[in-house]
Amino acid sequence: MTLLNETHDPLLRCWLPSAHAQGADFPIQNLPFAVFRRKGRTEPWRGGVAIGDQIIDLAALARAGVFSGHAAVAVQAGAGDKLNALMALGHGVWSALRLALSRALREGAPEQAALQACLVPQAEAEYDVPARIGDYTDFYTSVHHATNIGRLFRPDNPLMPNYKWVPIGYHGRASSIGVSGQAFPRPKGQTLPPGAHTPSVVPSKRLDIELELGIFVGEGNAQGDAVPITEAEQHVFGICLLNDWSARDLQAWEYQPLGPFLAKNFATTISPWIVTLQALAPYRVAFTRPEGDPEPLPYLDSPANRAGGAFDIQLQVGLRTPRMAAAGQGDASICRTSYRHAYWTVAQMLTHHTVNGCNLQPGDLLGSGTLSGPTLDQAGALIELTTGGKNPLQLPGGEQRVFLEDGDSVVLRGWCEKPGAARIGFGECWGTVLPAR
Ligand SMILES: O=C(O)/C=C/C(=O)CC(=O)CC(=O)O
Ligand SMILES: [Ca+2]
Ligand SMILES: [Mg+2]
Repeated sequence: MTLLNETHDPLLRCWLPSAHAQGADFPIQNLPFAVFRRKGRTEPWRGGVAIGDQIIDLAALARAGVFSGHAAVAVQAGAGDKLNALMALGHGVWSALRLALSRALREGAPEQAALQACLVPQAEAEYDVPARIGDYTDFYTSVHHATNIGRLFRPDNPLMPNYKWVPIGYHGRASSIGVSGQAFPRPKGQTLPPGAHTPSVVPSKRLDIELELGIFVGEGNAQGDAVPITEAEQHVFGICLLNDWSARDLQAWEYQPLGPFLAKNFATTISPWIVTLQALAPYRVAFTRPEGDPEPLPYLDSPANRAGGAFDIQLQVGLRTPRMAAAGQGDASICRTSYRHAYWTVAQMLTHHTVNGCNLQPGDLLGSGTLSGPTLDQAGALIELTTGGKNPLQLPGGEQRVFLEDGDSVVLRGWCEKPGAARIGFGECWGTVLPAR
């Protein structure tokens, strides 16, 4: 487990004023990674680290040769068009880079001028999917989501008996994962409308969102070797926001007995910035189970996981309709929750994924599953927020929604905040539904 060190000190001052702006997502204690380039140019994609309203261009930093040792190796690996090479180097090397950047960004640092020459304003940047994602697995770690959606899909058997023993997941699809700003046509597919006897192929009428976090795998494991829970977090590069768009009408017809397929693989949107577990260390919280629930099996249990395996990451979902956008309005908040309510931790997901000898590789992505909290306003999907489409959401200007309509945009936001620690933000994850093709 990552211990607090000098990089977490809330009193650190950066020489860049925007790193201290009220509510800034990217202070000197955060230092998340993305892949970016300047908008509208043909310049190469490369890795970058956020500070305030700027990006430290890792390709420029590599050319400048500011760092030495492990930190220099990490900068070189992060200079390419995907972060896989950096992810593969392992947590010792990422920590060295974090420490070197933290020190070079502090007021009075001798590296200030050299780093300043490597800054690109975030306002001038566009982003790419940060890694070559070989495999994407989506978990199901909110017991509240599993219960709520289970009640809608399987009224007689909402929560399956295995739920409290196995971190359930399914293999998703990597090819359709896009970065914030992704716009995709409404999916078509087979559905069996209520009362019909034969299915038909139609544009989905029950297009939904799923508020999730995405966990990027760093160093992989050899095929055949399980990762013990005590080492699981060393294999995690960091965490982003993830929207697992879901066509509920396709899902209801296709998902039994093998699980989600075309209802979920047409698009998945992630935020550009990957926040490291190091940055999140001040926001660890105890992992606890409700009274009377079984303790995790020994391979999913450790003192460190119990003491601080969960993270208090605040999450919010906003919706902006075409009418709101035309009126120049921002999004309307439809959900607020925290990752702390999850039933399984990051370490447990990763360990369970490898218990059978399955090999994870640098750049693989694990979805947390929809992060619904215990109350209805904390639900991370429209199907829950509207009780299966029965209770429309009331939006500003008198509009209503049950499921998404063409032109709707959804934004996920995440941040950590508490007295005595720096705010750690995830930025935003936007996606837009286009008409069916
Ligand atoms: O319970 C079901 O049959 C379906 C569940 C989901 O649609 C959720 C899924 O993708 C996993 C998750 O996001 O929690
Ligand atoms: Ca999901
Ligand atoms: Mg999806």
